[in-house]
Amino acid sequence: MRTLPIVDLADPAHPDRIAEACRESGFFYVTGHGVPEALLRDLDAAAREFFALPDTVKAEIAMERGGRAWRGWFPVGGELTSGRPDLKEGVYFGSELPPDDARVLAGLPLHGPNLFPARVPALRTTVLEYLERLTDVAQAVLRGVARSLDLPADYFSAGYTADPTILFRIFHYPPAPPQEDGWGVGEHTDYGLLTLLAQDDNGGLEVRTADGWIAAPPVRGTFVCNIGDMLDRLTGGWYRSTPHRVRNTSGNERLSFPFFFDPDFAMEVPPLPDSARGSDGEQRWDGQDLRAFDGTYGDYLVGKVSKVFPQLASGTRVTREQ
Ligand SMILES: O=C(O)CCC(=O)C(=O)O
Ligand SMILES: [Fe+2]
Repeated sequence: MRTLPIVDLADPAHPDRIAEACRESGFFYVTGHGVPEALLRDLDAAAREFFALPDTVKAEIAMERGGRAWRGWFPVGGELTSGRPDLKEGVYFGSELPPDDARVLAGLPLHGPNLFPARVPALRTTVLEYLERLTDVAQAVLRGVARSLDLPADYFSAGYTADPTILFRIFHYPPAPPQEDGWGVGEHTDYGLLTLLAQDDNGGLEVRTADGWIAAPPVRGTFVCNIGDMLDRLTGGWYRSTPHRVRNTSGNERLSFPFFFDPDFAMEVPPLPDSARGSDGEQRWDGQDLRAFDGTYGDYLVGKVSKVFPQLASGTRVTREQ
């Protein structure tokens, strides 16, 4: 396999295509999703305007100001993958919650109002609209995933993601000269159910398949969709959460927009019926047994995110906006 398959959500046979792709590499392109190109253009333009600001201005929405909600901007080198700083800066967003939401008042990690830059008002409007549109796409993909496992179409949307955990990030990979070991994002897998990635024209994403590393360049009108660890675990390794990494060798400023769609934060993630779990018992790439986990999805996610931002995890300060 040299290129990732394209799954068209408008094709009635798309659940079969999803099954093949999830068994093979856990990565595919999604088309037929209905998200207007103009929204992506506006989002890209607003993000470029933000990243072009001086660091001192971007720091007005620094992550430290969002406390354990883990929202806002981090500078180049501020995020770690497997303990190493990545060559990128970015902004973290999530479901927009009002400051008086019970979960925000309780200081629940990863919950809060987003931090939006006053200097780029278009970022707020485009991000909030994007979160809504991508939520619909993710639910549609999950309906396809459910059908691909011979489950009722709404199996995940009703039982796992009726109140989903949504994390959204915008990353800026500066045109750093290629250097040994200098990864934009080091090799990793994603944590949750699925990720939908928009990327600009520069490329740089690589996926580790059975045939070795392959490029996942941008394909116009599509998102890259990949399976996260939680869906790998739920299917007993039948559907794969596959390692991937990024290196920006384009010489340009690369932007990417990963949207992570996960189960309800408060939920103890229920197992899938045996019929939807593979029995081939293949060893996962990192040797971890994902089935061994118990607790809520939130416990699991906070455990993962706090490795990426150890500095925030060690602080117990919770900042609330009045
Ligand atoms: O920037 C990209 O293309 C991919 C980012 C990624 O893999 C992630 O954020 O998990
Ligand atoms: Fe990823």
